[in-house]
Amino acid sequence: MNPIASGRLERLREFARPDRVFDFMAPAQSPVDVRHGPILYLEDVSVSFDGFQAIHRLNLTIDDGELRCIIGPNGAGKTTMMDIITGKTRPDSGQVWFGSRHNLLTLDEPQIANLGIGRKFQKPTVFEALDVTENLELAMAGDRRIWKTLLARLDHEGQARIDEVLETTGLTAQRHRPAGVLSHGQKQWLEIGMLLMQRPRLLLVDEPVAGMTEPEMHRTADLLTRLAGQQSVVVVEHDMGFVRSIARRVTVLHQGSVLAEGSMDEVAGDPRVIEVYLGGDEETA
Ligand SMILES: Nc1ncnc2c1ncn2[C@@H]1O[C@H](COP(=O)(O)OP(=O)(O)OP(=O)(O)O)[C@@H](O)[C@H]1O
Repeated sequence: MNPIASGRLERLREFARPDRVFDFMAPAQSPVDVRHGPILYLEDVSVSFDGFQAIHRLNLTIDDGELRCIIGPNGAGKTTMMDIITGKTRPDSGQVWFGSRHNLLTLDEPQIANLGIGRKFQKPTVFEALDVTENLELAMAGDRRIWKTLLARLDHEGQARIDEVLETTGLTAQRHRPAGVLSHGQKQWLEIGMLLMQRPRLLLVDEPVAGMTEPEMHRTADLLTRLAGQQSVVVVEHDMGFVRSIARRVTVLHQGSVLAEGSMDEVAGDPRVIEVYLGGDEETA
């Protein structure tokens, strides 16, 4: 083996130790049944932490292929809601369904990820020492025993998927660069690309444009709007300019419940939303 290939193999082995667990690694299946309703359905969900009710009788419905923005003041329950959907937090009461077949409250985090719910946290968690393509290889769907996945020769389909995701995320020119030298925006797109490798049905994206430059924000808006349709996308974001640029339907959370829902113009003009969140200047909310 030539020295470059051997070095690459070593680095992959290092990241592919069987004892390491990656929450993004679960392969997606798509048995979710949306023929008779939404892809995500939360009904009357409540959860308290030490007597403090973080989520209070929350109802939320996301349609298949929809792009939904969730906004709301600090402490409104946005993160807790994502935690409930992904199985990190168990609600005290209520129902959470993925399509009409999967009761998410009966499943643990890996099982929920397996069904095709991908979550992108605010801070990028790419593997900086690996190049862009290697990061995507790591996230490749199909085999949960990642070290085996990594060491196996990429089949034609896998290679085509990597090319497709590089194209989608605008990272084709960066494919051989170490992730550590990418800009903040490029790292965020790479992490979204890593989720896409699993062909998720639902993407939960937490504050995607925090810390981004204006041009990076535009590209992120373009990326997320393109992803919707092929998968459902739920975006939690505080930057109202960004939300306005991508939003079709916006849900406003307040004190763990839905305060308002509708188009950006509808919620931005709602006096209750203005009072608790947007204030006089929505751009600085
Ligand atoms: N594990 C926990 N234990 C105790 N309280 C918690 C826990 N998780 C969340 N909370 C509380 O629940 C409330 C909702 O928090 P959450 O993080 O979901 O809000 P958020 O809308 O995501 O806020 P932000 O916009 O600041 O991220 C907050 O008051 C928070 O302090």
